[in-house]
Amino acid sequence: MSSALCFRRLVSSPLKKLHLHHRNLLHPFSSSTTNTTKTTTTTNENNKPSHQQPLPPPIQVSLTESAGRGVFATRRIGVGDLIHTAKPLLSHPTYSSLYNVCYFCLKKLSNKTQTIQFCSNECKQQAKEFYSVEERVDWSAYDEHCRKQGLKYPLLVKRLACMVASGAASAECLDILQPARLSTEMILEMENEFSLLKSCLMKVDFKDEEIAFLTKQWYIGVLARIRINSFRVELAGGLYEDLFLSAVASVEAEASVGNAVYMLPSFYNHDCENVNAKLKALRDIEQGEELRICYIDASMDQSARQTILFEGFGFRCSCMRCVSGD
Ligand SMILES: C[S@@+](CC[C@H](N)C(=O)[O-])C[C@H]1O[C@@H](n2cnc3c(N)ncnc32)[C@H](O)[C@@H]1O
Repeated sequence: MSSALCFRRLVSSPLKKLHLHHRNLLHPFSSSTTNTTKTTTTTNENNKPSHQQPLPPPIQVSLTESAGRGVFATRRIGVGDLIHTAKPLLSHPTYSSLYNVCYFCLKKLSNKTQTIQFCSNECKQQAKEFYSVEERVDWSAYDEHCRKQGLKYPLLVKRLACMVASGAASAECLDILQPARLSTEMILEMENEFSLLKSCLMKVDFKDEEIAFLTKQWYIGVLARIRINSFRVELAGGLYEDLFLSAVASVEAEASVGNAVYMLPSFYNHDCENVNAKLKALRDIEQGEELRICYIDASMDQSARQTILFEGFGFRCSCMRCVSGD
C-alpha cells in the first residue's frame, strides 16, 4: 500500500493521559524527536536571556480509547510546523535497491556498481560493527529463500541479528512495540526462516554469548513487531534522521528503496482520511488531539481499505470516513 503520511484529527474523545508512558517510551531509545522551530529562553538574575533550549517535541504517547497507545499533541501545533524527525532503529534496502542506495542510510547513490556501497565515510563508520558481522556469514540460503518468496521483513531481522551480535543494538530493542497477531501458517513460515538464518550463522565460529539471543522466540517476536511497525522508504535523499520524511506506513513493497523501523512513529495510529501532510501540520492541531497517519492508499474504497487493514494490521478501522461508508 502506499500513501503519504498524514496527520489527522479524530473526533475529540476524553484522553487517558499517561505522562509516565511518554517519558518511559522516549528516553531509552535514540529516535530523534527534535522540535523544529520553537525554543525556550531562560533568564539570568539580571533578567537577560541566558541560553536557549529547544522545546521537547509537542507530542506524547498516551492510551487511546480503542486503539491501544497513540500519539497526542501536548500543545497547539501551528500549521506548517514540523512535528518531529525520527532516526531509524533499523533499516535495510530492498533486494532490488541493494546496489542503488547506501547500505546504511538508503540514500540514492550516483555511482552504481554491483557491490554494496556506503554514501559517505560517516555511514561506513556507523555501519562498521554490524557490517563486520554480516560479512563473516554466507547468507545465500537465507537470501535465496527470501528473494524467491518476495519477503522483505526478514532482511530487517537479519540486520538486527547482526547489530545484536556485534553489540550495536540490544536484543530487546523492539520489545516495546506492538506485535502483529500471527496465524499458525505465519508462525510455521517464520520458524522455517529462523532455521535458515540460524544455520547461516552457525557456520561461522561466533562465541556462544554473541548469538545466545538467537532463539525461535526472538526471531518470531521481532518479525511480528516489524510486520506492523515498519515503514517503506521511498526516495531517500536527505539526512538519515529525515528518512522518515520519505517513509510511508506500508505492508507492500513496490516502489520502495528499503524499509525502516522507527520508535516514536510506531505509536501513530491509523485514520483513512488523507490530508496529504508530511510530518508538517497542514492545519492547526489543538492540544489533546490524537495525531494519526494513513497506513494505506487512502484512494481505495472502503471495503478494500478494511480488508488491507485487517489482513495487514489486524484491526477493523472505525474512523469517521469508514463509519460514514465513504
Ligand atoms: C503501528 S501500531 C500503532 C500503535 C499501537 N496502537 C500501540 O499501542 O503500539 C498499529 C496497531 O495499532 C492499532 N491501531 C492503529 N490504528 C487503529 C485504528 N484506527 N483502529 C483500531 N486499532 C488501530 C492496531 O492494533 C494496529 O495493528
